[in-house]
Amino acid sequence: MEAPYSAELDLRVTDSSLRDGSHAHRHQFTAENVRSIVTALDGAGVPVIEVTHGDGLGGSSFNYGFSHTPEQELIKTAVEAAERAKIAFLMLPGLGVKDDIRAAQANGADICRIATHCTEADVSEQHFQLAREMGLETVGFLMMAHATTPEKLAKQARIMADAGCQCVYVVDSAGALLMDDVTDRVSALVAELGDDAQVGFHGHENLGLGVGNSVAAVRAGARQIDGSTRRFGAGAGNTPVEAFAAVAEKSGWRTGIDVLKIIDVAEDVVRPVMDDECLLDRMSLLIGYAGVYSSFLKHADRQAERYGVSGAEILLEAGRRKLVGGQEDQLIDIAVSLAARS
Ligand SMILES: C[C@H](O)CC(=O)C(=O)O
Ligand SMILES: [Mn+2]
Repeated sequence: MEAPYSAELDLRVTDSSLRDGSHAHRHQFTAENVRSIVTALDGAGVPVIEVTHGDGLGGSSFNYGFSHTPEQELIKTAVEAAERAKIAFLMLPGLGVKDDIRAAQANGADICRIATHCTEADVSEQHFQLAREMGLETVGFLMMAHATTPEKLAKQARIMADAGCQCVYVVDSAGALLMDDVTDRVSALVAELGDDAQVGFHGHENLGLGVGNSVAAVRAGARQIDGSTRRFGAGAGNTPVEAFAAVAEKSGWRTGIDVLKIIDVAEDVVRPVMDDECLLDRMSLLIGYAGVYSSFLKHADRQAERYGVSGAEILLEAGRRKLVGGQEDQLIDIAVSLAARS
């Protein structure tokens, strides 16, 4: 498949600070936050910037947390602020609906990213078809990729590609994959998809492997890599764009990102917007260790406080129950059970 971006780049990096970082910011991004971060990332040469509620279009809800500013307004602001970068949005079928995709395109977004659990790719088919008909570039997210085998993941990627997805991502939502696990999964997708679609990788830092895993993904054939500047994402955050850009440059891979500029953007523009650093502390590490969805971190913190129980115990039990995105309410159930036992 022809690269959907300039042939001068070896890799295309998407910055997810304004989408995955939404989880860490309790979905409270303002238009001003978006304007300042997009302007800075764009100026540093980041080619794609993702902007949406942390759980995608339609994510603003009681279950996931309400947005400060409607996501379509944030997308519009991002499009106005970007001179060169493309603006991407995320949607999870069921949370977002087709009209949300139409609205995002009307607001100027170019790239439609559709996410499903790693075994549920078939729910994305109609959305990929629509997005392609509308002339949007398409990306597919197979979330919680540690929870299935490379072979099964590749079959799910095939479903997305056949529906019109131009790049299928191995999404390490829990930050639970080790480097060989990434190599195996990316290689399986590359072998399955051939020239039909590219392969991407989205990492989280919960085991401290975001950059290493992204390097493993590139070596295995991934051509699109996600990160978040200053790791601004769920759990311990995402692969830091500034570190990955530096490693890519030293490896001779052209990303189009100016390393010195993005290092300044991380410190001077993104950090001031963050509530706190995204830390590899006890809770985040347990997320990676137990294989829990990274965005459960803030929900688990909240229920631990509300019911006076251990957040670490909530996460460990969430891992035992193999909870998936959308089951945030189960964290309340776990907290209630822990409280009853104490
Ligand atoms: C909706 C999720 O937050 C998508 C994501 O970034 C992940 O699974 O990781
Ligand atoms: Mn993520």
